[in-house]
Amino acid sequence: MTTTRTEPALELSGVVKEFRTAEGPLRAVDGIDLQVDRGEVLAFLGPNGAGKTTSLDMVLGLTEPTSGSISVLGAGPRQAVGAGQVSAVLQSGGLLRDLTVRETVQMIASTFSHPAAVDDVLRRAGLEPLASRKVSKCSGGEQQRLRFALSLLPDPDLLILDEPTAGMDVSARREFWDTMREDARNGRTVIFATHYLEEADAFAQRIVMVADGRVVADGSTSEIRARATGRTVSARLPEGRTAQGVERLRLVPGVQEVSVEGARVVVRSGDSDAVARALLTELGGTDLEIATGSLDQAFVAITEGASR
Ligand SMILES: Nc1ncnc2c1ncn2[C@@H]1O[C@H](COP(=O)(O)OP(=O)(O)OP(=O)(O)O)[C@@H](O)[C@H]1O
Repeated sequence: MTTTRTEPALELSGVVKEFRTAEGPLRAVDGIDLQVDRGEVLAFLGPNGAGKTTSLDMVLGLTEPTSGSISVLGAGPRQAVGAGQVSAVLQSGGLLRDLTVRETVQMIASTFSHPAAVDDVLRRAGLEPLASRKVSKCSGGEQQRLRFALSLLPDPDLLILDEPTAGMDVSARREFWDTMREDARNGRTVIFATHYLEEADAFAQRIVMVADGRVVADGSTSEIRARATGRTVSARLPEGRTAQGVERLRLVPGVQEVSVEGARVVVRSGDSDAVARALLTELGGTDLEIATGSLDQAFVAITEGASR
């Protein structure tokens, strides 16, 4: 990995991609601006057809934007791929069924001028026990790990992963992300598209949510959660003071909803501090709890909001 240069790992400016279809032009990507710094781990999250794969294909130089520009490590996508600075694990991709896992890695390694060591790559992808197995005998998840191993061969600065853990079971998925975490600590930039919210939550520092070809949210995992749902503040109120408390809480700035659940009053608000203050200092509340919404709720709220 070369990490001496100071350009961002990736920069997209006003990127648009239109496909010609029988029904007329289809805008798969509708003006994406995005800057990703070196060493960032970013999840690209969005519903089916949001434009994730099309965007990543353009970053890899597999297809050209209709308009706008893309810079990868300060160069054009094809140049960066050609120089081995960026590589990818795609959703699917041809593997030769009659070769073994090790032969596959060796064969692709021979196409690079300075490949990483074959044994090292096999170890990092968790493929050592399967090295002599034929590709045709590997499960879908194992083949996906092999694609991941191949993507590590050029020792890229930027790694693009389009649903990298599709088909892997829970433990393979965990091993995969452990390897990726180690790589990111060593300065590799990782951009991955996923449908698994928990993966974005557990692994990415930053989430870019796309819907209908546009970026609809961009921030840290906790910012995205808070943005969509606000926080929920709840507390126990003294007996007989619930109705009065509910009336008062409805007047606190930022409050979206107040409800009563058993002995607790539950408040959804964009300003949890103000609610907590009112509960503790004015209303005699005890046993206070503050929670953020789940990433699932955020995802639904943001993408539905965007398509409205
Ligand atoms: N080659 C193509 N020709 C015409 N339309 C296309 C082409 N490739 C993609 N599309 C359309 O562009 C839109 C975006 O597709 P894309 O594959 O980028 O979405 P995605 O976010 O990756 O979805 P998924 O999560 O299902 O993989 C979709 O409506 C898709 O049907």
